[in-house]
Amino acid sequence: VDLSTKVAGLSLPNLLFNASGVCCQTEADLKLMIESESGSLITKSATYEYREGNPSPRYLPLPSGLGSINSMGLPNEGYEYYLNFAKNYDYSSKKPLFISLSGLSLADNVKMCEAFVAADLPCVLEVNFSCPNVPGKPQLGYDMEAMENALNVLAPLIKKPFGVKLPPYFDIAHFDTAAAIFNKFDNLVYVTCINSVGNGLAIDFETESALIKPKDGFGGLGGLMVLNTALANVNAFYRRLPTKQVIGVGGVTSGKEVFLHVLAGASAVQIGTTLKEEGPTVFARINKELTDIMIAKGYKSLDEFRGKVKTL
Ligand SMILES: O=C(O)c1[nH]c(=O)[nH]c(=O)c1I
Repeated sequence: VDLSTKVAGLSLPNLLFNASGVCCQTEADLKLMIESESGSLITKSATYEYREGNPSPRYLPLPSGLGSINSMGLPNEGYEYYLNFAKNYDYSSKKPLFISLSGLSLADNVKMCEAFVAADLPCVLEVNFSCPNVPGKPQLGYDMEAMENALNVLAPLIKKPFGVKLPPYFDIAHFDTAAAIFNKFDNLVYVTCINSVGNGLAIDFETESALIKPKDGFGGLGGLMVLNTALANVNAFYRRLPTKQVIGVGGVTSGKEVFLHVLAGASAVQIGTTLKEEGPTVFARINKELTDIMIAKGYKSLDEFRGKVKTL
């Protein structure tokens, strides 16, 4: 069976890659991604300057085994590190490169985009509208007017095809409003749904304490528990953005959830919590599981069932 796919005009040998933030902050992390069986890789969201991020413990798998909580606080090497990585990347390799940018201000996003546009590299830019864990900074993804204003500035500046990373939405009116904004920008060619479900709280029963240190224990939720919210966001935007693509992320622990993401409309699928817990061998495992599922169901390619979720 054929697991290959195309996103933003680039060919991926298979549809799986890392969720931004996991296994992608340093060159050592990114090398592991390059050597893995992933079909692509995306860098940790970059800010203009280097950031240490929030105090630890700031990421933990949940005792329930159903997911994870994180309040990393945008730790990253600073955008020039990732620009340099992108300049040295081997674009003749099978794996396309995605670059995530998450400026602390529109001005910072403009400066970072200008630098990448000037470098004129084959990598695809993804603007993260949904970084949830920088204290005092409301995430853009929930401010529709600010999101449109940012796109009015960034889309013309980037010129080439680019994507945005979105928080989960939970109200049909928000899907409608957000999609209407995205449909105004032709070179916004994909959306990545979902970022973590913001500001959950994990409390330890024995110690009666929050699990993570930052923000009184409040942090973004990931893993199996967010699967159904992720599938809804993938399908909501798949239905509302007919000329664009959706990258699905959220709740992938096996080939089964990847299959569901593609049924919901995903062109590619990212793995976060399960990659963090299992390591990059997860891509070989899940590619095999998806292959077995497609054989069992009689599908030869992803196109045969992408977006074909039935309704009753
Ligand atoms: O806290 C983080 O660094 C972080 N954590 C997330 O769960 N999503 C994000 O987009 C980011 I920028």
